[in-house]
Amino acid sequence: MKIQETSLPGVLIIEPSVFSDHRGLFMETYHSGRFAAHGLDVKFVQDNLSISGENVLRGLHYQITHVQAKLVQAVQGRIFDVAVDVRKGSPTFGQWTGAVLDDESHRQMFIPAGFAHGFCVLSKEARVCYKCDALYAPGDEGTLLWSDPDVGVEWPLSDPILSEKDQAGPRLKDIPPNRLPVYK
Ligand SMILES: Cc1cn([C@H]2C[C@H](O)[C@@H](COP(=O)(O)OP(=O)(O)O[C@H]3O[C@H](C)C(=O)[C@H](O)[C@H]3O)O2)c(=O)[nH]c1=O
Repeated sequence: MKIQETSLPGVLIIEPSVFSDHRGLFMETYHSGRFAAHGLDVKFVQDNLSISGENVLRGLHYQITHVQAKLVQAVQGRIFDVAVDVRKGSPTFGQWTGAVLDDESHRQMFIPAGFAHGFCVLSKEARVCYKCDALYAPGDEGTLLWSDPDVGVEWPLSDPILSEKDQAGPRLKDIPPNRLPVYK
């Protein structure tokens, strides 16, 4: 397993060890000991599966108090995965980073707690599995407008398929401070 830092401190790209043979391949998608050896002392409590068609964009979402660190992987297809620092008081507040995750590189993105997360689908379909270190808290969700010009995410598409919630997401400057996670 190799770990690369990104332009946003805390957000990491993980290149897992992939063992291929004449049958196919095997990879550990998470190993607490290997993560801890790289300083990632995270224990996941929820696994999600998200299946979307081409040009779907889900995000940008976060939980306000029940903040979630995430480990994201495209187990089928190809996505552009994005993290935005929305932690009030963070020195990198409002900054973003993105990476292509797909079923050929098997790369993963680790997103620390308190970041907004979203992705858009670049293949016909994408099956995205991601682990969270805190449980879903329905009333605790926050949304950031995917196209917020102040954040300036360079999405590799222009007219995504969005949920109504995501179409109406607020710009970062319009989110009340009490609706943002706190930088610790
Ligand atoms: C997130 C979540 C949702 N749900 C239910 C709530 C809705 O009835 C339904 C769809 O939820 P939503 O439209 O919020 O799903 P996404 O737009 O994919 O949201 C996710 O998008 C970005 C990419 C994320 O990282 C978050 O995990 C999450 O916000 O699943 C649950 O039951 N448990 C959950 O953990």
